Amino acid sequence: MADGQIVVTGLTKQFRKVRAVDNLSFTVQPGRVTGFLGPNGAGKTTTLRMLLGLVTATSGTATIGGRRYVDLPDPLRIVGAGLEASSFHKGRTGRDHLRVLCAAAGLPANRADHALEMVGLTPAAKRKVKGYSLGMKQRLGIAAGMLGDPQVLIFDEPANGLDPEGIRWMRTLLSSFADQGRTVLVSSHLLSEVQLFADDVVIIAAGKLIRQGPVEELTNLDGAARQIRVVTPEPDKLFGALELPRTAVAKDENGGFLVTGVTGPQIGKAALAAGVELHELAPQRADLEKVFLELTSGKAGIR
Ligand SMILES: Nc1ncnc2c1ncn2[C@@H]1O[C@H](COP(=O)(O)OP(=O)(O)OP(=O)(O)O)[C@@H](O)[C@H]1O
Repeated sequence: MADGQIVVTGLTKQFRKVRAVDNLSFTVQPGRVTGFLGPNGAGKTTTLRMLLGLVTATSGTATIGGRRYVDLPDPLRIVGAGLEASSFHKGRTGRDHLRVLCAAAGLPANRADHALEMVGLTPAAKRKVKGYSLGMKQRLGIAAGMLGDPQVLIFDEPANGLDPEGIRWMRTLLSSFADQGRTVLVSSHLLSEVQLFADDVVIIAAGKLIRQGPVEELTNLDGAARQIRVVTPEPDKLFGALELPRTAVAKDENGGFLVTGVTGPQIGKAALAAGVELHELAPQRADLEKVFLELTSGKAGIR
């Protein structure tokens, strides 16, 4: 396979009355962790299932390295997926679960131990899955996706239910996969979490693309989401000189002011001209949660 780029073009899925995915197009690059975000019912799982050939698209295409999943010569060695962490046979040990998958995929059984090692589950390899914590099950799901040592990894909500320590672990693991040049696509509805582990995000709502790009760009949005924190002993003089409406200035709990609608240089220039002392002038990074809510508001809803 030339590379592990994922290309989704005009993808649509109509389930009877529900248009779960609606003319969706986006790309996912190798060597990066891409977060696939959307409110509940946005169409994330349906999109991933179409990408993996588990659901037939009504129209449009989804390709991995230029081919549809069903046309890949040896799919399990090219794409690893963890879609449902809950679908384990509870009475099996973690190791047996992976060995069964190896056998089904025609992979050598020792891949199971290697994958367990990779996700830190070796000490629990011989314990039954029913005794695993949620975090351990998530790790096992990731190990399952790694069995064929694939170029492309696709996980549905892998960080769901993990504690902060588990999330940190997940971040390190996913970025190590990306550093090896793999393509990593991970869905989530926990936006603050995606902000921690993704390089790029694809945001959808009601089956449609809302935005795609580096996390960095999204959190540095201009406009409504952009605020500048100002600390000054002479706020009235400064904001008077800037001729800002009252609504553009909000006090924060630490004695500073959050200002919207002007740039940092504009504030600095006005302060200099008015002879006002500035103790702090700091553009704030918008948090992804806020950006996401602004972008998807009114478009979510239960369908
Ligand atoms: N097999 C199906 N038959 C009918 N409707 C379906 C089917 N699968 C999904 N849907 C509908 O398609 C829409 C998108 O569902 P999907 O599970 O893809 O969303 P999601 O973004 O993964 O949501 P969540 O975060 O809640 O898992 C929903 O309205 C859902 O009810």
